[in-house]
Amino acid sequence: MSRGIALVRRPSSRLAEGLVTHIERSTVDVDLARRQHDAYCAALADAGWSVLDVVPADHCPDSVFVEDTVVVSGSRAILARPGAPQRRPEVAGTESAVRAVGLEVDKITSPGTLDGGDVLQIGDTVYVGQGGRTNGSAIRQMRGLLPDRRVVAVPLGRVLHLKSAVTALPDGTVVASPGLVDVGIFPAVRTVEEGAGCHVICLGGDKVMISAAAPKTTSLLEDLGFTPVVVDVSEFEKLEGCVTCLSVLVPGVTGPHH
Ligand SMILES: NC(=O)NCCC[C@H](N)C(=O)O
Repeated sequence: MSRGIALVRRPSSRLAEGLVTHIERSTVDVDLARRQHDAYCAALADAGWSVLDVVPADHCPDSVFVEDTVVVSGSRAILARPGAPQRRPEVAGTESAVRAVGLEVDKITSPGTLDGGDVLQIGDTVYVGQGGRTNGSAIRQMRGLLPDRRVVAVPLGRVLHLKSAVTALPDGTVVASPGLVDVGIFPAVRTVEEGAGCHVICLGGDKVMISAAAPKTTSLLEDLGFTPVVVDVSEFEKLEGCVTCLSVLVPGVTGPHH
């Protein structure tokens, strides 16, 4: 029985031209990135997710970071309006995919800008990072689109997205990098030292996906009684990506498969 659909998008051949903001650019091995992406998709499938490809956008170097193009909440898909104008063409392909799986579609509109990487959902609270990519207008629009949820804005420090600095574990606590965001906003914080240690995906049950670049946090997860699913995403981390940005999970929905 599938847990639901995991939307993914194959890396562009132009991946190495992807945006970098808070880190230095380094050489990206696109072939290795493709192999890492295949292994990432296999890990999602092994955890019970039906992996569905969003139509590739080879002309968009950052299109593999599909999380930024949409926010899924229940049966709703809120299409993003990426803060980086050069990423806006990525959204059309995601719109086709979320319509194909039967979600109701809404859109963030100008002057609002929002990247999905800035949206962390924990229970009935939606935390939205406000910073380089997401602005107050989009946060206001999110409140209007999700009237039954508590939408909490989180001003960001020198970090690309909210979920570059904090993500949630299955027990509702968060793993967070204290220097990058005001962790006091979150109710139950576990601070971690490793940069990649604050990016996790709850895959269902006690399975938690984490980067191979966070071995200390991986053993912390084991101590907390979770089952780490470790993936190497080094080539994506070179472009300020992380495990969360390479997929969008749509729980409870079945549809065309990988
Ligand atoms: N949700 C995410 O963490 N997205 C990573 C986006 C990285 C991409 N190079 C960008 O700067 O937009």
